[in-house]
Amino acid sequence: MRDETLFFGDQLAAILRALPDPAFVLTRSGRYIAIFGGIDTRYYHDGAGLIGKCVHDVLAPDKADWFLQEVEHALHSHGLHIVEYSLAACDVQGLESEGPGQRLWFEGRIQVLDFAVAGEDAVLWVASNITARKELEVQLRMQSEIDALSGLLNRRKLLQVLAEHYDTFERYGTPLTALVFDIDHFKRVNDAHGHLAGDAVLQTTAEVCRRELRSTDAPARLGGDEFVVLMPHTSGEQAAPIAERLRQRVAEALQALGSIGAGVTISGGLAGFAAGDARGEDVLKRADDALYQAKRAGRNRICGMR
Ligand SMILES: Nc1nc2c(ncn2[C@@H]2O[C@H](COP(=O)(O)OP(=O)(O)OP(=O)(O)O)[C@@H](O)[C@H]2O)c(=O)[nH]1
Repeated sequence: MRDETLFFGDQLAAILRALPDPAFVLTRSGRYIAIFGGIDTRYYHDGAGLIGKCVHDVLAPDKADWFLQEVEHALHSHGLHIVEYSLAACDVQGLESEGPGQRLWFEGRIQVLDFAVAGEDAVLWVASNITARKELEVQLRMQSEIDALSGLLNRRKLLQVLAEHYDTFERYGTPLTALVFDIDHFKRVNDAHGHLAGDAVLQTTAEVCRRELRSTDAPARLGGDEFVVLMPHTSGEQAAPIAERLRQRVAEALQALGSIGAGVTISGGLAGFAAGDARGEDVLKRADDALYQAKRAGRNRICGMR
């Protein structure tokens, strides 16, 4: 191995080539002038084919515009400008095919160069692969928002969504109807068939919610055998037949489970945002009162807002 006999220029070139993350010299007009480093194909594609091209030659128009905008931002700020973005190999024309297959997330660290390159202002754009961190973030967010058993929104996320709808109601008067429902005599299912059978009943109920409702209806499991469906832009009159259909469909799906679901039904209560509500959760209290009425009236029914 050569050491002190290396020319400094060679050493410098070797160091730049060994940079763990690719560093692009990019001009204000979006021309790729040079690329250094990022040679590990587990993390990066070889970007050598981009040199001499413009972002608009190799990227979709909106992505290319975004790159130019961030370069401009860095040039104006004069400091280090940091961005996050995702790219798949198929988004970029001119990359070597060897390299990661999936969509990648990058942190771009953009530093202004204090000399002109090819007659233009330019930046050094270092693109670090942060895909593993992003995937972990997505997984953690899922875990903090989704109920593990049912796959529906959990209480925490439901209350957040409800608060957002309440803000819209307060500002624009946009209606929302909430359905709170639970499974009738669910304790008996657990007692007769065991906890796993009870879990299957909860999962089947969740599946019917996903199938029968609009994705904007945010079905959620509040806990135990209690579920909530938020129906934004929906009056009580419009919500009543939806809730009724859901009641029937859940009973049918549970019936299809055989002995564990035979004769198992749900009861529900409907309520809408009302003038005088101080917070989103007020609607859940009224819907819960209506659910209580449904239980007292003999179960297997929906009460409230008729
Ligand atoms: N299998 C299963 N059971 C659960 C879960 N969470 C709560 N439970 C059970 O759900 C049952 C809820 O029972 P109750 O609240 O008494 O209500 P119910 O038997 O449905 O009676 P009504 O609502 O009055 O018709 C309890 O036995 C809980 O132990 C769960 O995640 N899985």
